[in-house]
Amino acid sequence: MFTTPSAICVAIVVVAFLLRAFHRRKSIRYIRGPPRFFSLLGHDYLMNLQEEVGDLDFKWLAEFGSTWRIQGAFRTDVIMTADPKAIQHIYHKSAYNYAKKQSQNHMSYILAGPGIVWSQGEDHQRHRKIMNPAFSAAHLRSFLPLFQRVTGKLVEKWKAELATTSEFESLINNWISRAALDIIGQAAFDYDYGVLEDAEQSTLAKAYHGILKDAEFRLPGAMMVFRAAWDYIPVPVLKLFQYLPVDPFTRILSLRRLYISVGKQILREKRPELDAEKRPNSKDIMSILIKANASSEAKTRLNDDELMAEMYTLTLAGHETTATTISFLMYQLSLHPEYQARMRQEIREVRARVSARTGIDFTMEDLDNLPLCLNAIKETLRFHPIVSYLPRVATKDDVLPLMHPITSTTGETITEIPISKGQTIITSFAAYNRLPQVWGEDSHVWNPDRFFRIDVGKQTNVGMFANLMTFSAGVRGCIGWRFSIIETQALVAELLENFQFRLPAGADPTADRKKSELQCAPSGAAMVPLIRGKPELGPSLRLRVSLAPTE
Ligand code: HEM
Repeated sequence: MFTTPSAICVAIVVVAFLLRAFHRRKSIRYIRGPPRFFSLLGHDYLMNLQEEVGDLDFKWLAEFGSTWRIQGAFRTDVIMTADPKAIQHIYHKSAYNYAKKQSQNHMSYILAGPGIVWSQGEDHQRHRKIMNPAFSAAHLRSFLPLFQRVTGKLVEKWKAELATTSEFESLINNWISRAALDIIGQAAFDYDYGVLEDAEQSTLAKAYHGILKDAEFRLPGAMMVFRAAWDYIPVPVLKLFQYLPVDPFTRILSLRRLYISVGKQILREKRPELDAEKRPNSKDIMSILIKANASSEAKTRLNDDELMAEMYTLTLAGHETTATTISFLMYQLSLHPEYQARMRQEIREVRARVSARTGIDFTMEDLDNLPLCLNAIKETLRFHPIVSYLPRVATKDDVLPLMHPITSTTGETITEIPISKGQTIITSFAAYNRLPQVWGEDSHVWNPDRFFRIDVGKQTNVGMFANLMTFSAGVRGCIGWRFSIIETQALVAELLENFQFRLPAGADPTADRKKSELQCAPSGAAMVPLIRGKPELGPSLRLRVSLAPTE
């Protein structure tokens, strides 16, 4: 299938090895790590083949401490860390001095174009400055009625299913994903995908799902080598690759073109009205963004291609991430029915107070007054980080401080690591989120009550929410984290108040996770729920849904 890329690949591999010979860095071989692995891709190959995301991270964490060395593509030495001080240094203190890898970043360009995710350094600051106003806490809270309206539709759909049966079994991730897509369309650019009503209705939705399937999922080895080689190719040449007449590039390009044509139409419709201040109350993210853009200095403005890339990026970044997290939460509640019952009780108590004041919907304050629900959301984000790791490359020589010293290959204690320009450091979000020193000795157990005993304010400050790394951190941390949390709070309260979730028929809740139906599979750096042994079905998380028991 990848004959042209394979041929290019061979040439690139040769060049990559030659280039590496000229770019010798300080050796980091004194850092302990897993034995060398005979593959052009090094341990990247093994990480892509993990049965469950984090299997290797947790093994290496237990064996070497919170920082270790692995072998990257083309026999490079890569540092992998889950150390809080190292993470704080890379993501907070060094700002843009640890940049994205070219290969990783270029995939963002192919998928979404010249938007915020692809931009780097000062250019990224420009994108972020224009986008920030749309992500203020106050503005995001104004989306609550939208979140509740769409969730209400989902509740009606499930109640209709339950009119003729006491329970149904379903891929609930598909349902929640449809609700989340409708939400992001309306919140981001006032566009109704309408997929909750009809999954096949929207051309954009179909285009979007097609692209996602092509992005990362279980790439063949040749394609992985081809991608890894992108780190060694000049960017102008890389940009031409998207025009290669082979799949998946042709598919991605044609789908992106379709998206751009719809995006242009949305921009055309929005701009004259906003410029003329005819719709001063437009609240969607694009409207706020267009206004911020118009009122900023000419040199910091985003052009139309960049605006359209943001529109598409918001759909890509803000939909499946939240939907999958909510699905994992429902899965954990099916494994922990007693916690599910406690949450429902808590929701019903607040509902009683809402009814007493003759209200209909929960307010933001009501939702913030559900500590059991909030803790379950935090614990699920900790346990199932949708992005499980991120690589960064040092743009200059540096010294990486460690909070938890490690032991070198010769038995010395290491408290800091000299870093050469060009050194790749992978942060394992999965491993950081399970560090026993931060989360307790039971860090490998899903237990939301830990957030009652842990004071995250006393921890080394790293993550954006609950000090987790799930939304990354610092100047490039997730801009939509608060959007996602409010959306999750709204959905979880409505769904649990109305429905009960259970494991699929025949599933044993006490069985070893590795033998259960749900596989948390790696797809690049992302975590995807699959039905074990059936990857061809794509992202799937099956549960039983029935009406919630009355009090
Ligand atoms: C559970 C839900 C979510 C998770 C786990 C998540 C995770 C992340 C992570 C790890 C990054 C950093 C990626 C990198 O540096 O390469 C990121 C960036 C980003 N996220 Fe999220 N995200 C979520 C929801 C959202 C939502 C709802 C939106 C929008 C409404 C959003 C928009 C973005 C954008 C635009 C970026 C790029 C930020 C930048 O480069 O400055 N995300 N997200």
